[in-house]
Amino acid sequence: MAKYSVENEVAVIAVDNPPMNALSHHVRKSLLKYLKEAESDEKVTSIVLCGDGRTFPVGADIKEFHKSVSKLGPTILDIVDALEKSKKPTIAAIHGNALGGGLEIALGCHYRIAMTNSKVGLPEVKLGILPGAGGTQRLPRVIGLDNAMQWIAYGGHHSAGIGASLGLIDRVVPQGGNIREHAILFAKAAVGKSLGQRRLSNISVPDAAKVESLMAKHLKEVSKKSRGALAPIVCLQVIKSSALLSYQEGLESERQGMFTLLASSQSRAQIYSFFAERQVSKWSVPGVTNYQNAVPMKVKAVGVVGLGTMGRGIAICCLRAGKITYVLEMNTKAQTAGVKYIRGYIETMRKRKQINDQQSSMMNNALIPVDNYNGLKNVDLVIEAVFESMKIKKEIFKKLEKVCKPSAILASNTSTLNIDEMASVTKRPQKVAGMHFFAPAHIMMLLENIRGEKSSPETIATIMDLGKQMRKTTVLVGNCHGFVGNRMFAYYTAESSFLLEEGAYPKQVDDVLLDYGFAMGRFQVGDLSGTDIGYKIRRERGLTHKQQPAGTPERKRGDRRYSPLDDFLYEKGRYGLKARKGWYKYEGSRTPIPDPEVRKMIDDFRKRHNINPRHISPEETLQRMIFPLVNEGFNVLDEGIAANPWDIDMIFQHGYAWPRHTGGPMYYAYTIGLPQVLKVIEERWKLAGASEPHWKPSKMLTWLVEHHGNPDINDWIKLYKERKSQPNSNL
Ligand SMILES: CCCCCCC[C@H](O)CC(=O)SCCNC(=O)CCNC(=O)[C@H](O)C(C)(C)COP(=O)([O-])OP(=O)([O-])OC[C@H]1O[C@@H](n2cnc3c(N)ncnc32)[C@H](O)[C@@H]1OP(=O)([O-])[O-]
Repeated sequence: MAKYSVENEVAVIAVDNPPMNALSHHVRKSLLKYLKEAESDEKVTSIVLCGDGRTFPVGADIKEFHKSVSKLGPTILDIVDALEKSKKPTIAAIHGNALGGGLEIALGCHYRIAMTNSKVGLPEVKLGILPGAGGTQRLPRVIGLDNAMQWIAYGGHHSAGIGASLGLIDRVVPQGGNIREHAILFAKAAVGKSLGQRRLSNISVPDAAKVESLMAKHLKEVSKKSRGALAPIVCLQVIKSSALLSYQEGLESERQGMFTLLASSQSRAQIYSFFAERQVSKWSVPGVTNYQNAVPMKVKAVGVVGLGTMGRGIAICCLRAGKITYVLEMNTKAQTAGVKYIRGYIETMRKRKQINDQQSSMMNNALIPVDNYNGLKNVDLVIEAVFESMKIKKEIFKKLEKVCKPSAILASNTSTLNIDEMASVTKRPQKVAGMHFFAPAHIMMLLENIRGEKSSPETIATIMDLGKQMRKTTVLVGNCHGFVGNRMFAYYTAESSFLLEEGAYPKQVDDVLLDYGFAMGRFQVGDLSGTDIGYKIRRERGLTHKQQPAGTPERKRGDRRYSPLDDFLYEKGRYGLKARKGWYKYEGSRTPIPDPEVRKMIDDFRKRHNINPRHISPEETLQRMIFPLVNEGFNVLDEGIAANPWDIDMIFQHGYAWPRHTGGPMYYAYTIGLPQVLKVIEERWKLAGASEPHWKPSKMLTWLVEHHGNPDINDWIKLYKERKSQPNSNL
């Protein structure tokens, strides 16, 4: 809805649709009604459009997309047109965010004023669509093609100050000012002035002559940064029309582009991702607790044990969240290096204006290096971030148990190990949990929080709340080897090596993954993170080639297929990018170059094992990499380790850089169709047999396909649980 009032001859129309003033159908109807009323009221001389509550409208109502209501008139474009055509000056008064359709209606206004801390932008591309209410045609006319291409194809949010410097915002209202009062004064002053050039559809694009070179520049950039995504490319093509065609023709091109994108599976996947991102914070442990009833503990001081790569990143996350952060590292050299890194990073953030001087000095003061466990006696929560060894972690937990106050939560940043086993050496298993950060911890958006068997509701609520304070996509999962992410990902990695054994080379596999939309292939990622990391984890589990007793078949561990190629690579000193050689070689840059030495290693291996290499198609490569991971995803859901398919998808998008336009592995399976996915898995299972149990079709996937075909992803859990809870169910 909207509210209407007339103050001092100025009509004020305030959108009132909490929480974000989205432009839902009922809002659009009432906006147009009040605009007409203001237009026809002779006592009104000008019109102010604003948002009630938290913000100016943040765009179309995303829940309406792909539903018939989105097509019901009036459209947002009808409102934009009415504002622009108005004979009385129209002023957008922006506080909070003016995004998407919200900014488009502001662009329809003759003037825009904004609070200094407000943000503006056209982020539709992140939903796999484009600004569909004239934004692709009006924005370049104000801020120029180059800037408009940048804003629209990447979908960033920009400060009011930047908007003002580009001519988009006519006045910035300082902090503490009342935007509504300022807008009314501004509106009064605008009465009687010519509106011709204030109607953006009347003016031309300033840098139109550079259209071809700008197009080439931005196309090159988006195809690198948003590989495989359709929306950025369509956005650029449609913006190009603003420079070459009339406004009306440009609008037609926008309409066509929007239809193409709305019909694509990518926009559905990205809209799913938008809601999934918000859904994961509404966590629940069925029958125990949930986000609504559990109360988090107040955490003022955090301890971080270990100042390696992970510990440093975690400490930065804690400092950014405003916590007093004690960092424990007993090795003096490692402590000096770690603290130097953290302080250096704080300084970089300050120089990049991500934090101001005051925040920088607060963070520096809040960082407290300690060199013995007693230094952690006052913290409310500890995150242990040492090497992945159960023996070492247990020793640390025993020490923490002794020194930390009884109310403190003890968390581990383990990426694979059993949280309950760590909890068992303490007297407070209800206060133990996992907080699995992804490297680099201060950059990656994901936090995979693990609830132990005995973790209390307060402990769970506290680690979830801390993730939120760190502004991470925080997903709650159950305890098992590798939890959700690494448990599933293990099969993706294993299959990639099996593909090498059978006939592929690293670049061939990586190229398929790049085409799918990953920014880097599996072998490039292996080189970037270091081949020594996986090796040390396999060594800890007694799996590496060198640890096997004489006579152990090279390609088996117990009764399971195993590829020792990764071990051979490590043993040759090919530790990845840092050694300038890994799966690829690197000659003075980070560009991976296929290396004949690696090829020879693979060829020799095949010869030794009498493997006749065969051509492996891109389709088979993709299925072999992704489907076992999806199959395991269904096992994870069946066991309740993940509560919902979107929890898994968010873990992969934010922890493993899974391309957003596919929605994540589970949503991708749904897009392809579960029956098709199951068919491939069943065929592979027949070929591979018991030594590759990751191809054994999941019970849940099989049941869903047999009984429902390809049910809506939102219904998977409900359908399956209903059946599973029946007394005669054999699931
Ligand atoms: C036929 C087609 C016609 C085409 C016309 C095209 C028009 C136009 O070009 C298209 C658009 O505008 S596309 C839109 C372009 N605009 C965008 O993409 C902006 C999308 N929004 C955002 O990016 C963030 O919400 C903000 C940064 C605004 C605030 O962040 P924050 O403070 O962390 O808050 P938060 O936690 O994020 O949200 C709180 C609650 O509000 C909910 N909700 C929010 N926006 C919604 C919406 N537009 N809608 C519905 N709901 C929306 C959100 O789900 C959540 O609900 P929950 O039930 O409580 O979970």
